[in-house]
Amino acid sequence: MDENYRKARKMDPECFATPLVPDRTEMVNIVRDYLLEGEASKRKIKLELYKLNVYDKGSFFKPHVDTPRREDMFGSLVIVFPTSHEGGALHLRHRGEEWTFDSPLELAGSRTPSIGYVAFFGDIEHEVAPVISGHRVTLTYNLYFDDFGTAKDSTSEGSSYPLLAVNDRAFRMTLEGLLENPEFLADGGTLGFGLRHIYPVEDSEDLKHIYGLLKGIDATVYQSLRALGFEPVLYLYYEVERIDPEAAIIDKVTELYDDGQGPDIIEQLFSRGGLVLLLEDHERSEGKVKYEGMNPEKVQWVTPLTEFNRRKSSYATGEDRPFANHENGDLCLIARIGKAGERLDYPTVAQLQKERPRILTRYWPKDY
Ligand SMILES: O=C(O)CCC(=O)C(=O)O
Ligand SMILES: [Fe+2]
Repeated sequence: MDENYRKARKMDPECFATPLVPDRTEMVNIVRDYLLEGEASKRKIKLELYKLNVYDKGSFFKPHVDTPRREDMFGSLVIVFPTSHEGGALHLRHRGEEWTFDSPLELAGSRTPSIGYVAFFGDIEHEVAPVISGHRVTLTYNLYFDDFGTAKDSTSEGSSYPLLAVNDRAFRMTLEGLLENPEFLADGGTLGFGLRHIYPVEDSEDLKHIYGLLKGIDATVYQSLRALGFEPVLYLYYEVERIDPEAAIIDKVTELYDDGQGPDIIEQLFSRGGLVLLLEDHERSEGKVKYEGMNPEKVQWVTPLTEFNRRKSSYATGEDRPFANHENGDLCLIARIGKAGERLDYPTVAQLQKERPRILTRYWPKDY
């Protein structure tokens, strides 16, 4: 073994047995739901035990990416046993960003001995810092797609994760930190999150059934905002390109129609309870004035919109244009945040509905 690169003892899976089979625990679901998104998170995954590693004082593993063992291998899982040790933090790097997982530190607060686990994609560089004292014992697994059958949906069965995903805590702490910063959204504002997973938007007229189905990072964002006292709301986001792009959000599934003049999607969504959004372009153009009567809302996208949950709203385009057309609504999560110092003083959905302008005063683009 090249001790400049790696100094640790390792054992191949033929040489030992472990009662720990992550495939049979919630761990496999957590790994799938947090690491993968969209169609990929619906695929079944398989974990193949790769090695047992023992690091004693002075042992380390220099920065590297794991060699894919097969074409369908997409990442690795590392399980760290609760053997007492200092040092040996796992550093993960990607595109100039770094994450550190120091298992004994992370688990310092847990009363029962707990294992730490980290899953990452194949393109993540990682490194084990030298162990200072004690023994660091890990199992590594290769992550594969297993295309014989689709993944069992953990959340649809109503099971909650018995395992703590560190991401939850990390996300909540970051969010709390931001909200305490008076420069962050100083005057309050609206945060938007694109969803990373696929949900059955088609199944009902409103989106209420989806809250309980949120999984992985989507659930983390939703639960963290709720835990901090906010009222995150699911909406379908529609954007249409007219003279300028225009956008609106609505919290239910709705059909659209074309009156023969070209459908005014934004107007239709608004008249059904939707909210008009103020886009970047509007601030520069005259849109700001033109939207005034509609109380337009400006959304700051924290995570970009995704197209995983496109809801097609079809409409007939009239006799002269016999083809049915459609607009796409993309599912997203919206959270309204109060100004610095009064973060929890934000407009709720009930207040927004009450303050809705009674009359639609819109001059654009009709009178453009
Ligand atoms: O032991 C660890 O934490 C990581 C081991 C590793 O990176 C590997 O075996 O490729
Ligand atoms: Fe590795």
